[in-house]
Amino acid sequence: MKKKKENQFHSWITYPPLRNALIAAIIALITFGMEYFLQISSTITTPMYIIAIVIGGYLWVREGIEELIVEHEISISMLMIWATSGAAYLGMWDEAAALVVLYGAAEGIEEYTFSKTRNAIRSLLDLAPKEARLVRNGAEEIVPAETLKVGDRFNVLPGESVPTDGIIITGESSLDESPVTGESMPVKKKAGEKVFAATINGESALLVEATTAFSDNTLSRIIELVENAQEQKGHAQMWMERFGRVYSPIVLLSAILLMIVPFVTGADSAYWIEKAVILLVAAAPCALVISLPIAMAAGISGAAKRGILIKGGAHLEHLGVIETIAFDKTGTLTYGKPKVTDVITFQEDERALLSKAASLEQYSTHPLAKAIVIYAKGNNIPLLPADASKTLIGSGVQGHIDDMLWYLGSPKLFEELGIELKAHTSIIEDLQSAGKTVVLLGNRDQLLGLIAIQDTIRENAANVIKKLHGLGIKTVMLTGDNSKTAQRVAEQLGMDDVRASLKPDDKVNAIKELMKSGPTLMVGDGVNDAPALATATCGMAMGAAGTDAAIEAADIALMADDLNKIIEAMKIGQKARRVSKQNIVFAIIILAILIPSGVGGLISVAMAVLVHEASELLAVANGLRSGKI
Ligand SMILES: Nc1ncnc2c1ncn2[C@@H]1O[C@H](COP(=O)(O)OP(=O)(O)OP(=O)(O)O)[C@@H](O)[C@H]1O
Ligand SMILES: [Zn+2]
Repeated sequence: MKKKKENQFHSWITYPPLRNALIAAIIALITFGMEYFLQISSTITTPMYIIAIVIGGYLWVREGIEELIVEHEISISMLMIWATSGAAYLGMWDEAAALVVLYGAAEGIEEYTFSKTRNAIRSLLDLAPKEARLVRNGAEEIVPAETLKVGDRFNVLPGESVPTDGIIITGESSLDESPVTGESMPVKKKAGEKVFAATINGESALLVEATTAFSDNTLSRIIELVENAQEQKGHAQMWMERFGRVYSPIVLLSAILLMIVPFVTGADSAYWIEKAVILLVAAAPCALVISLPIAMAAGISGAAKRGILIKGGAHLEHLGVIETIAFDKTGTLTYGKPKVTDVITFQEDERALLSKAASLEQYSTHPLAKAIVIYAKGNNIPLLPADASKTLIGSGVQGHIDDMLWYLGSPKLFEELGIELKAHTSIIEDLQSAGKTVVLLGNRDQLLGLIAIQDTIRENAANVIKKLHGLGIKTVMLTGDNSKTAQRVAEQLGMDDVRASLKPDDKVNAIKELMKSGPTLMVGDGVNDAPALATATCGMAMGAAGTDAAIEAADIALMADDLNKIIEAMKIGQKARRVSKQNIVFAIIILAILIPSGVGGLISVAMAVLVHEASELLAVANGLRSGKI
C-alpha cells in the first residue's frame, strides 16, 4: 500500500486517482453525448474515448503491472486491464471508457477513504499546541512545543492545551483529558500529578515540568501504537488475502480460456471475447477484498478516539467473539485504594499491634501494605526497624522485629505455618463475609491480632457487569484474596463466578481453563497481572495512561481508569464483527448474481461495471460503521 504518500492529500480532489477519474469521466461523458445525441462520427469520438481511457487508467494500469512484476501477484487491476483491452479490441470504446472511469473512481474513493480512516487518529496531534510558554529564570518565553526538553518548566493558562507530558509543580485545575483517555469528564489535578500532552486545562493556570520530549509524549506514543496496530492483520483478514491471491488468477485464467475458444473452434470471436470481458468485471472480488480491511481500520480508529487502544486486527476480531471476561479484583473491580476498618487485638494493645504491622509493611508496595502504613501514620504510630523483611507473594510479609520473626498475612498463611486459628475463626469469617480482607499478625507461637481492610467497589462496577451480561458475556472474578471476601464482592456485583485465593500462577491456570469453554478476555491493571493478561485470548489493561508498562503488556489498553470503557470496547468488537460479516455475505451475493447473469448474457459490460463498483462502494460505506457505536 502506498499509505505514506496518501497521507498528504487533504482533499479528495487533489488525490491523483480521483482527480484523474474525474477528468476522464468528464471527457467520456462529453464524448458519449457527442456520439449519441449529436451523431458525431467515430473518427472523432474514438480518439476522445482513448484519451479518457489513458487519463483514467494510467495510474491503476501502472499499479497492476507493478504488482505483477514486483509482487508476482495477479491483482484486480490486472483483471481490469484485460477487460478493458478486450472491450477495446471489440471496438466497444464507450464501455471500455466507462469501465476505466468507474473502476478508477471506485478504487480511488476506496483507497482515499481507507487511508483517511486508518490515519484518523493522526488528527489528535492537531489538538496538541504548537507552542509552549517556557519559563526560564522566572521569565516566560514562547517556544515551539517540539523544542521542549525533559526538565523544562512551562506555564499552561486556563483554556490552553498542555504542550507535552509533565508533572504539575504549582497550581490546581481540572483538565479535559478526552484527547488521551476518551473520557470527557474533567479530572481534577494538583501539584505532583501527571498531565498529558493535548489535554485541555480548565479554570486555573498551571506550572508544569516536562517529563517527556514532545516526540515521545503519551499522545505521540498512542498514535504510533495505533498506526502499528493498523498494519497488523487479523486471521480472517489474512485468510481473505490468501483467498484473493488464488481467486483472481482463476478468474483471469477462465477469461483467457473464453477468449481462446473462438480461435480454436472457429466460433464467433466477438461473442466469446465479450463474455470474457463481462466475466472479468463481474467476478473481480473488489467488494470482497475491501470488506474486512475497511471494517477493521474503522474499528481500530474509532476505538482509539475513545481512548481504547486495540493493538491489531487480530484483537479487534477477538473482541467480537469474547464469551467470558475475567476480572482481577483489586484495582480493577475495586478502586485499589483499600482502608483499614477494624483492628482487633488478641493480646497486647492496639498501638503496639499496628506498630509491628506497619513496620513489617513499610517496604511493601502491596495495596494492603500501603493501607496499613497510612493508617498507622495517621494515628501517629512510630515505625520500628524491621530487618530482613520479605514479601511472601500472594500471602503476606515476614520480617524480624526485636530479633523475633513475625508474619503478617492471610489466614491461609498462618494455617500453612501450622498455627491454630480456631479461636478466631468466627470473627475472621464475619469480617470476610462483610467483604473485608483480614490479615493476621503473629509468629510461630502466638497470634497478636488482626487487621481488617476494605477496598471500595467501583461505583459503576455492578452496572457494567449487568450490561456485560446483557451483551451475552459471562463474568468471572479472579483474585488472590480469600474466598469469603471475594464471594461477598462478587455477590454485590452480581458476577457469574469467583475464583479466590489464587497465586499469580493459579490465575494463569484459571484463564487457561476458562479458555477451554470459549474466547476469554482478561481485564487487569497490566502491572501485577501481566502473565494472566498474556495467556488470555485478549489481555486488557485499564487506566493505562501514564503507565507505560501497562500499555506495553496489554493487547488492548484502556487509557481511562473507567470500567465503562470495557463495554465500549466490547460493542466496537461486536459491531466490527457484524459489519465484517455483512460485508462478506453481501460481496458474495453480488458475485453470485453478477457472474451467472453476466456470463448468461443477461447484462451488458457497462451494467456489470456499474453494479460491481457500486457494490464495492457500499461495502466501504458499510465498513465505516464499525467504528461507531
Ligand atoms: N503485603 C501484604 N500484607 C498483608 N497481607 C498480604 C500482603 N500481600 C498479600 N497478602 C495476603 O495475601 C492475599 C493475596 O494477595 P494478592 O496480592 O495475591 O491478591 P489481592 O491483592 O488480595 O487481590 P487481587 O488478586 O484481586 O489483586 C491478600 O488478600 C492478603 O490476605
Ligand atoms: Zn486478542
